[in-house]
Amino acid sequence: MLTLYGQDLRSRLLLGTARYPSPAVLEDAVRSSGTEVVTVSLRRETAGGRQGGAFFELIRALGVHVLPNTAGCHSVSEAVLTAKMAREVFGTNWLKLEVIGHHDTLQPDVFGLVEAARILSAEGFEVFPYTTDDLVVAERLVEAGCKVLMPWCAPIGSAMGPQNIQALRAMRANFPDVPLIVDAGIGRPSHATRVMEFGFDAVLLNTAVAGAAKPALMAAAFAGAIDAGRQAFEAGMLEPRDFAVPSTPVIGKAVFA
Ligand SMILES: CC(=O)[C@@H](O)[C@H](O)COP(=O)(O)O
Repeated sequence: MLTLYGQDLRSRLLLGTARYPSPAVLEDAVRSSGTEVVTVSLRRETAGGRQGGAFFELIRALGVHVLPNTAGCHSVSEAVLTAKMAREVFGTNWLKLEVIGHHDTLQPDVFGLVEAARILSAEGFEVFPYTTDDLVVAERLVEAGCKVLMPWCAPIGSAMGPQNIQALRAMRANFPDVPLIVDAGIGRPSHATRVMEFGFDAVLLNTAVAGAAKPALMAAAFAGAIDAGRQAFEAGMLEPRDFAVPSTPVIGKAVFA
């Protein structure tokens, strides 16, 4: 069971709602993913070009938790204002906080992120910060009030998969009690399995499902991959060895040559 800000969840997949070809495709993907949390941008163009009321009605009708996000915000003031609007619209204190710092890579502005996280946490928001894999920034975010961390594994929408395994492992080791969700850059189910295998608590993804030829099928594939990675982590995996270990015992062998 995954617990985020006191909310118990069975699914460890959080799904984005942008870039789907139509609202119907989005709905199918959400249902087949088994997700219990979808993230929604107030600013980004939404499925099939539907914006505002109609789109938000569709999201509410899905019956899942809504995690509003500040995608597209490039400053602290813009992110804080968008967060407050999101709370009005969705009636939740949850917030996926994005403060974008770099136009090409969409890398977070970690300085603005920490500042915005501090302001919003003090105002009662439960902040899910989209951050890098930097340990010091992560520490500052926790000090600012964040009880969940969401490091990228590659740039948003790149589908490159984990680029710095050691940094992600270091985050897990340094924050054993903070739920860690990989957010952004996952391209394939195997990428999701990999990060789950080394102990991440969940994965948030959008582009890999929304951009697939069959989004609902891909959503189901990701759900299975995330479960497999989690089960493997809980089962306790062998460390790779650079020598052979016979799987058949030699005791009882007739001839020892
Ligand atoms: C919807 C959303 O929040 C995404 O921008 C998120 O960061 C996931 O990134 P990918 O689209 O790379 O999965």
